[in-house]
Amino acid sequence: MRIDVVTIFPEYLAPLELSLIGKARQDGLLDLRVHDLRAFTTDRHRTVDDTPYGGGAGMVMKPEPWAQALAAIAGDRPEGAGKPVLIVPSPAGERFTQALAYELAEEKHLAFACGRYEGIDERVIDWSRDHFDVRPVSLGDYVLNGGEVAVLAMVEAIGRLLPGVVGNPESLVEESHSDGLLEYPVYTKPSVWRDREVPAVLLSGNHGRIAQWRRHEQFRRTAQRRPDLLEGFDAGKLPRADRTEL
Ligand SMILES: N#Cc1c(N)n[nH]c1-c1ccc2c(Cl)cn(Cc3cccnc3)c2c1
Repeated sequence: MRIDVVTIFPEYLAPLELSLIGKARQDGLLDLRVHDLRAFTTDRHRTVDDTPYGGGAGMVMKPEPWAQALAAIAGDRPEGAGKPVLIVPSPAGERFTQALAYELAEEKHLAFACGRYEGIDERVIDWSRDHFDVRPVSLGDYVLNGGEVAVLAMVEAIGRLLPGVVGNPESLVEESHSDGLLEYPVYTKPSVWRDREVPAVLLSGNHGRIAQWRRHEQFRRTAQRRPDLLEGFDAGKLPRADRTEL
């Protein structure tokens, strides 16, 4: 997969050189390119923002540098390749979910437009639709100062789903949200720590009982912490033994 990120703070994306995503880049599993929006300005002050039409606080990102940056990305593609997906982090975007991460992990080329200030001139979104499949996306219902933190989270969530990035693909199956439920609690040595014992079932070696206990813990935790996830949960997808939990 190729990922392009446009930002006025390229150094904000430095954490993507580390750990699993960094190794995926070294291994050629992920071609991640970070572009400084200011490289696409033409004035001596490398201006990327201006005052908002209609008044109001703050500044708005000028359209032309964005069009130059995004055109360079859209133009640098194999002949006949389909439109890349352009993810535009925005407080007004669709929610980023694990389901969307799985969907985007299937794409060959993603681009991310990290805005700042009060946002990017809306005409850029409209212009981009000729060159990209444009998806305004929000990380969640809270307010950040720009798109970079959202892109860090989305690139990690998507990148870890790519084949070969996570050592043991099994670990992707039983984590929170992969099957619509929260994950079960995990323990390691010592079996007694500060007078706290590991649940005995996990020491039993009975894999059937362990699997049943873990599934029960997933339901218990989800009902306690995220009952909203159970509203849409299709019990019909569960093995019969699990349906008694609902
Ligand atoms: N994704 C996401 C996301 C989220 N979940 N919260 N805030 C954002 C986000 C994403 C993009 C920008 C751009 Cl461009 C400018 N700002 C600052 C801002 C703050 C409040 C109102 N308007 C703009 C952004 C905030």
